[in-house]
Amino acid sequence: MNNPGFTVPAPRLASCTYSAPLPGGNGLADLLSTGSECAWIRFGEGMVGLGSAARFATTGPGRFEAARRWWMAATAAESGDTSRTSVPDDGLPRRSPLAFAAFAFADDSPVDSVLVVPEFVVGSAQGRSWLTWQVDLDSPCYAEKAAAGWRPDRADAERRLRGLLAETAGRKPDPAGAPAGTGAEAADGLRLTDGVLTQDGYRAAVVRGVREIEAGTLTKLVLARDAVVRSADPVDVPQVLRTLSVQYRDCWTYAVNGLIGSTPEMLVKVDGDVARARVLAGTLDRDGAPVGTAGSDYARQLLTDDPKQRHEHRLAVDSLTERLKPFTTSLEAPDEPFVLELPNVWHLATDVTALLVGAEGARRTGPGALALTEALHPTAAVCGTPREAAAALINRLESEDHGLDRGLFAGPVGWLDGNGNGEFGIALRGAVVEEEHTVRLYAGCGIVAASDPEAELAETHAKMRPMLQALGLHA
Ligand SMILES: C=C(O[C@H]1C=CC=C(C(=O)O)[C@@H]1O)C(=O)O
Repeated sequence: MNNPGFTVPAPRLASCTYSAPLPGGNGLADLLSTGSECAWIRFGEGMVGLGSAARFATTGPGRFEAARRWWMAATAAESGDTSRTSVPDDGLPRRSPLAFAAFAFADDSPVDSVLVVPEFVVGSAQGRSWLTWQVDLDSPCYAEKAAAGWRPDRADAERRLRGLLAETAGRKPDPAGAPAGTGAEAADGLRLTDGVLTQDGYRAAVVRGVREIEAGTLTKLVLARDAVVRSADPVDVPQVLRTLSVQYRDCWTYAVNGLIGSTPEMLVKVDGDVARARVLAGTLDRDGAPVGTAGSDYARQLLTDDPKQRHEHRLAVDSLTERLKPFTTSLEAPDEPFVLELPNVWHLATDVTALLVGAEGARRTGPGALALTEALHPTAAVCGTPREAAAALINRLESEDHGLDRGLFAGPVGWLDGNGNGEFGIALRGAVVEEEHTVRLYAGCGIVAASDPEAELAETHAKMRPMLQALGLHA
């Protein structure tokens, strides 16, 4: 769907936010019940979106701009109406209205990039929790009332939430029919196969990538492959997300429109006048590695002290900082990366912090989260250096040779509010729920001149492990 001028009019969003305990009294991840929810969870905090108030889909090179324009139009009513208490005044984060979003990796992908505006956003941060109710004032349910001056309020929100929770409780998958998620029985009903870019195809693509690098066409290239899990029972998406959010607490567990996963990499987070990123590149499998201090020494030796890994990492950091810099008044990126320890792998990591131009005062005049996301995507952590040559070679080696379209994999995924704040991770360590019984996983690796095809293939296995294990496979 191409939607540059959005022929369907944008909604007229209005919202109300209030402090409230999490419905059900448990953690955020326990709100995931039907698999159609949106989620963004880290260290048990974040947001879950329930129901749908509005949705925008688009494709093509103008997808970020089209989404930005739609979002500005959708939130204009709310931002123009400052008299109401739509923005909470009791110290809660200013996050309404709010949309979850996922963007395709490639400009020419036929897969829809989407903004999803949930009807309810349940949020939790720093020990506090809140609820936001979002409605389209022009929708048939509310148009007449809205014309007479009605706006969403807490009493109506609570009534509507009770109704929505009762509806979704009726649609919850039958726990007796759902895969257990662990143990041999669970694995019995699951089958893992190569995707369209097979493991042999991946080795061959890496060989060709290295050849191009040696010929001097480019310095770094990220090549990905896919794999498919088919399950006898419907895939229990909420259970997969709950498992990921518990096991990969330091990662951002995401769910938007069937794209699910837990990414360790933050493309950009905008909070007021501060932008932050976590750049990763350089990976070491923890499977079979020594534990404890011996493991840290091993990671230091094979990551921090390895010129191949450092080179790969430096290119990724530079690709982000060079593009972020024009939007900032100051930018800090340490010269020395740190080792990020995840349950499946170690990564070389660099945290970047920057002060944004034009963000002072009540309303932002500089770039918001979506504009920065467009400027930064794709970094060399998922594309390569130089960016254009790498994108062209990815297209040749993955798409033309094997028919692999990355779709939403390695694209930006996260959320944005009506004030230009937001968080966009890179959709890694994830999968797309293609239908009830089928999930397609993706993983890629940075290829440089010193890359070995067998080692890169093994690295894709390590990167798929979190999702495979969350699905109940012994990986
Ligand atoms: C492309 C992926 O990882 C990127 C992020 C961290 C480390 C990477 C690496 O060491 O190759 C990749 O650049 C993936 O997980 O599919």
